Amino acid sequence: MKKIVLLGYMGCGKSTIAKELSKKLEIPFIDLDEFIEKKVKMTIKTIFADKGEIYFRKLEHECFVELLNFPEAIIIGLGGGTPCYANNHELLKGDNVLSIYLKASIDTLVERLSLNKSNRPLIANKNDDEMKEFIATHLFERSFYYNQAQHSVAVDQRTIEETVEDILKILA
Ligand SMILES: Nc1ncnc2c1ncn2[C@@H]1O[C@H](COP(=O)(O)OP(=O)(O)OP(=O)(O)O)[C@@H](O)[C@H]1O
Ligand SMILES: O=C(O)C1=C[C@@H](O)[C@@H](O)[C@H](O)C1
Ligand SMILES: [Mg+2]
Repeated sequence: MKKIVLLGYMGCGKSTIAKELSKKLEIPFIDLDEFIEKKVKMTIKTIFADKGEIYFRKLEHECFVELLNFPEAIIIGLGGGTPCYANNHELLKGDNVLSIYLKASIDTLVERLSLNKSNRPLIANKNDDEMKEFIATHLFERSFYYNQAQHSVAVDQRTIEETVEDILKILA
């Protein structure tokens, strides 16, 4: 069964949008970060701190493949870095996959992330200026991978409802 995969930078709204889309479509939503945390009974923060990022990226890949092999239709919200490691970007193009990049500008990301960064290890210790600089560089490096998605939806200045509607149009 088809998998709807939402991807994009941290804070672009994958989890928020996927939850709403899940209600509208009556298809279960699984957040990859939460799936990983349940599987190893550790938070993402602790996995990064105790096991390191390479361990996390391997686990992330295995869990993504496991979700893609679920028999039922599901909405998968990826982690911000998922498409950028372990050739995961190739999995975005699969026959049973409908992948959507939630594309946000640097300013939107800084605004959304500055409110809640403590559980995001890559930015947890940065102030707003450092975060803007970091996101600008990081987004540039990652854009190639995000652009492998089959569809792209611009999320700047869009409400949650409007973005959900934009996605429903793609699915129609
Ligand atoms: N129009 C909007 N669309 C989506 N999210 C919005 C919007 N306006 C504000 N937000 C807020 O921006 C934040 C987006 O965070 P969310 O956790 O959904 O992003 P994410 O892409 O899942 O991040 P991560 O990769 O770190 O899991 C939330 O706090 C959400 O409430
Ligand atoms: O952008 C990233 O690399 C990450 C985003 C989060 O969703 C988590 O998957 C983790 O904090 C790494
Ligand atoms: Mg999320």
